[in-house]
Amino acid sequence: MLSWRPRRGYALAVGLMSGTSLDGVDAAVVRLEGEGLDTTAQLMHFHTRPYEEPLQEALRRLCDPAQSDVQTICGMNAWLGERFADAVLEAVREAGLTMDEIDFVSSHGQTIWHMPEPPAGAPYLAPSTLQLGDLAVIAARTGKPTVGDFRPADLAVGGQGAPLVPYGDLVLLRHPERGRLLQNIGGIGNCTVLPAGADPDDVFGFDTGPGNMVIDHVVQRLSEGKLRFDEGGELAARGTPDSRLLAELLLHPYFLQPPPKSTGRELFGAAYAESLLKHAAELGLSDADTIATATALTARSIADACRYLVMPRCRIDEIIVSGGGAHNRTLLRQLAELLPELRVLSSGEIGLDSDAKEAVLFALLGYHFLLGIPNNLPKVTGASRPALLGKLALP
Ligand SMILES: Nc1ncnc2c1ncn2[C@@H]1O[C@H](COP(=O)(O)OP(=O)(O)OP(=O)(O)O)[C@@H](O)[C@H]1O
Ligand SMILES: CC(=O)N[C@H]1[C@@H]2OC[C@@H](O2)[C@@H](O)[C@@H]1O[C@H](C)C(=O)O
Repeated sequence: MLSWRPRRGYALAVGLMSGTSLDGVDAAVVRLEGEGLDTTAQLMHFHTRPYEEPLQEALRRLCDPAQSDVQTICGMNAWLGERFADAVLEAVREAGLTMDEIDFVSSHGQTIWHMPEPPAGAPYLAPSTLQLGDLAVIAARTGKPTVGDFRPADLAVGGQGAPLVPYGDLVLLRHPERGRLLQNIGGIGNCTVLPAGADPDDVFGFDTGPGNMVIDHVVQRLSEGKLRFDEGGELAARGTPDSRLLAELLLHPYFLQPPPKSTGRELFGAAYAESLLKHAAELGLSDADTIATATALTARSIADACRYLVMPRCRIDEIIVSGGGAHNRTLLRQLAELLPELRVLSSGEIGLDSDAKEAVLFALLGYHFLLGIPNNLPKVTGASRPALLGKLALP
């Protein structure tokens, strides 16, 4: 249907990522060139626009069915579009470019609900997912074609609608000789498995469970709102994970469920973190031990997924960490201890900045959408066929 081609042989795009940790919107100015598996993406500038605390709180309420309402969902959808457009304009200015030089914007949107499997027996519900940040608003404010809303097309052909990043990982980060496990640790943890010399049929991936979501909640509650997260993992480093609580937390059925699978705040949000806090209090754990246990939960769930769901299927030589969790030194130390046979690297060490990675990959998803190249991986999401993920708004 679309006959778009980059006007100069390459395209300049702004990729936007606003993830499940609800900490802000990331904007990557990216130069894209080539097609299919030969596409290259070069990061030119990375900009983060943090969400202020009242906005974070409003978004947390929006993600909670007990506190959310349709008026707020409707209004915030357009309002977030304005905020995302501001992030685009700021990123392009900081990059020393003008908007005339930019070809398109590609936005993930703010997930407020993700329901690949609606509750059994509930009437009128279909597999679905909802990302806010109106594409028409972004297109109008930036004056650029704007691609987004990637997930529904995968759900519509029977997929989970997540994770989508493995597609970009395959294009940009496959290695001819080394088996790679790419582990993003954002609000949720998600992994991509790239066997050595991977082609699309070999790649798989899934959400491993909580990334920083539970740690953040525990830190915020124990600090009575003074801290947003455990900077560098320093608080966790002062404590010792409690093996009884950890064993109990790991009983959650999600962890050993076979892929394809995806999750979010619906399973590992406030209710889950509050039950962790309650059990920690019953066991008389110190704040430091409680935070160390929440951190160990993320490390163990990632390491167990690697050992029991990935390694039996594929040789892995290195694990490459990205997302905000890559800054948590305690988490990385625990992970390295749990997987001593693997090299643990950060995404930056293989050439794609850890913090910018997802925004770059969403620019790539938008680029392939515009080129008409199916940009889902059925083996990852469980979709019945390749599909063209994305919707387009024109200015
Ligand atoms: N310096 C740091 N030390 C420790 N943790 C950090 C640091 N910086 C960021 N983080 C953690 O990373 C989180 C943000 O990660 P990121 O931006 O990758 O998530 P996201 O993109 O919103 O989530 P997702 O990828 O699940 O959609 C913060 O909430 C915090 O917990
Ligand atoms: C529905 C949704 O927004 N899912 C996110 C979330 O954050 C991490 C993990 O859960 C992953 O499934 C996904 O994001 C990344 C970008 C993805 O689709 O690959």
